[in-house]
Amino acid sequence: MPATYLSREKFAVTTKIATLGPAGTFSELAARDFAKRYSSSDIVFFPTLRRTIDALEQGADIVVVPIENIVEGIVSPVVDSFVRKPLQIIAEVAIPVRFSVVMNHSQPQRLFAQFVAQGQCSEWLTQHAPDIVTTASNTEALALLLANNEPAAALIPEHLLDSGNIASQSFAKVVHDVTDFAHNVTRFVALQAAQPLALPNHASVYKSAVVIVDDADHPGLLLEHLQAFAVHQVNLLSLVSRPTGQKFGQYHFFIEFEGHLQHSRVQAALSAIKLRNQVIELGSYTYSSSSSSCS
Ligand SMILES: O=C(O)C(=O)C[C@]1(C(=O)O)C=C[C@@H](O)C=C1
Repeated sequence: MPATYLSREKFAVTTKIATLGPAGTFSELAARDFAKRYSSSDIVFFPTLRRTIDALEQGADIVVVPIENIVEGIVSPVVDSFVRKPLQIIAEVAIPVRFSVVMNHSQPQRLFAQFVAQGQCSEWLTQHAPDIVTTASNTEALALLLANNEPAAALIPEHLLDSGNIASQSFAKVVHDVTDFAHNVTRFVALQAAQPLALPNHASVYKSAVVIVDDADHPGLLLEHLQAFAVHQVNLLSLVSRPTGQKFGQYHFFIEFEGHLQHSRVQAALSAIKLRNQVIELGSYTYSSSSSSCS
């Protein structure tokens, strides 16, 4: 009997990528950038960061979420999820972030703005904004304005106006580029459910991330852990403390550093830390120092 060959398409697996919506968010830009790695991918939108991350338990293969803004710092719902559930960071991408304000009336009574975006446009908002209504995403801010009959405004991604997605002339007034800093940029990570780590490729430069869990508080805890990285020549890239929510004075430490979790120097540093506290290993992924800044 002659062999039958199935067409390539039959084997094409579609990667389901979840991100913060509705469509048009900076998260969507990051997800599209990440999707280029796959021959076939679907982007699905979720209304909040927490529900986006929970999508990994509802059929999503990967989620793409913001982790740090260059001005506002860490995006806490994302970092806190690393303690809540077993996750693995597999990639990061930095996206330039610029905002405009659109109004349906020259004297708006309220302005819709996403919670992280507010801090990135604080100068303009302090001087000009009426009452601020906080939204879960930037495109939700626009959707609320479009559905509103009263005089209102929304802080929205500049690229929505640039791309012709919505016409500037459909608004009574547009104030372009209200971002505090010209070099504003947000770092996004791609996450999957935790699984065994791929071996490092010797030609690549890696960074890794861990959370040190505050499960055995003692004098000198942070000093000892920092010393372990120093002694084993592991270069730290960021360190953020997040409250455990149990009592004042208890913090988990989210730490990023250069190197792969399989590198011997990294393993030696983490072994020393694990003698005292639990360490959640979040993964190792390729990195170029330029990807962390807006060059
Ligand atoms: O609402 C969006 O457009 C998002 O993608 C979310 C988000 C964030 O939460 O950090 C992403 C980039 C900017 O820093 C502002 C908002």
